[in-house]
Amino acid sequence: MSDLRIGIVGVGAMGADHAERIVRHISGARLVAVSDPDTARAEELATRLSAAGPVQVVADPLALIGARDVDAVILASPGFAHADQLFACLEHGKPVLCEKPLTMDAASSLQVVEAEHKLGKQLIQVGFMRRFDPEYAALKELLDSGELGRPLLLHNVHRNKANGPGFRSEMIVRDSMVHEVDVARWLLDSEISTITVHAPKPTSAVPEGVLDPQFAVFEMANGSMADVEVFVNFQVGYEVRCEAVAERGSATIGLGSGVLTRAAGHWGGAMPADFRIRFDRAYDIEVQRWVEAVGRGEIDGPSAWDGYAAAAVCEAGVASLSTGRPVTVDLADRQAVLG
Ligand SMILES: NC(=O)C1=CN([C@@H]2O[C@H](COP(=O)(O)OP(=O)(O)OC[C@H]3O[C@@H](n4cnc5c(N)ncnc54)[C@H](O)[C@@H]3O)[C@@H](O)[C@H]2O)C=CC1
Ligand SMILES: O=C1[C@@H](O)[C@H](O)[C@@H](O)[C@H](O)[C@H]1O
Repeated sequence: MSDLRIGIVGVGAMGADHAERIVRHISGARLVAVSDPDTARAEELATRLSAAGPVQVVADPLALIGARDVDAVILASPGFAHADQLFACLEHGKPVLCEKPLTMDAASSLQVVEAEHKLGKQLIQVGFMRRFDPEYAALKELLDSGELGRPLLLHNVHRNKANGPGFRSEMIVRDSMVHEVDVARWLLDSEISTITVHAPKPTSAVPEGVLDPQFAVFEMANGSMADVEVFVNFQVGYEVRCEAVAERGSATIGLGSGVLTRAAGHWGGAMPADFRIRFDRAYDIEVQRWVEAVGRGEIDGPSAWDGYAAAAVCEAGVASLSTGRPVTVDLADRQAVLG
């Protein structure tokens, strides 16, 4: 079978990372085109990666999506650009791996779900890469095996070293906490019915008005619960942990099992600087499995519905952030939307 010809829209941090991944680690796929309003950035990347085969720079993202020699698309543009670009992928029948968030709000995410459903074919996979991380996947397998009994609680920690001053309080919910929203729905196998987002007195590392860290509680429709601390200016490094508590035991991932050193008066391991290091393997597995699924005319991971459900929870989370009170998630009836 011939290689899947991939075009990437948006080649900032994640888009460039995916481009390198396709060229260096993914089999059965070729990078053929990139598009970014920052054309110098796109040109530089295309030139750097063209040793493996020509990479075209297409100025207009919608032209890349419609191009006849692009079989499938990775959207790594900012979230605000996703809706229009997703509709273009659906219009051209192009399979798309869309970085999270699906779109910026629940209403437009639901429109995307409905438009895809009308086509009668799943073309959209959402980039919730933690589902592909070997540690998260092992935790999911353990919980699903029933060995620990029914899962009751999840405790999550999500810390970033630093984010720019423009990373506002609601972005902490929509861009960062959205990962735990997906993890909780996936591991606990239930929708989130209510979310409460609390914020302590913020760290002095953020500008006035930014609420960082945040602490959220999710009440799941099946009666289980999850909590998460999200702290995006932790200063120290990147740290993601998850502990599941079930009726007959608990299981924890994210403790960092790399090399432990003793040197210069310290004992311990290294902390990754960011998600590209911590979840490197997860992104590789995510993209490889997506490429293979596209070859079969399928998706193999979080769907447009998962992206929509996460957007609905985040919308309620942003509303809760201003009062610290629980907010019920306004989620469409899945059966009514998808039949
Ligand atoms: N799965 C994960 O762990 C992560 C996912 N992301 C997601 O990836 C996406 C991109 O984020 P980053 O790479 O961190 O951002 P970035 O700011 O580093 O890069 C975004 C790129 O998109 C370009 N761009 C701006 N408007 C555009 C448009 N209308 N069409 C096409 N390109 C456009 C910018 O010029 C820039 O090169 C976002 O959806 C973000 O939430 C980001 C970081 C980690
Ligand atoms: O998706 C991501 C970023 O957009 C977000 O800003 C970070 O907080 C997350 O850790 C990372 O995985």
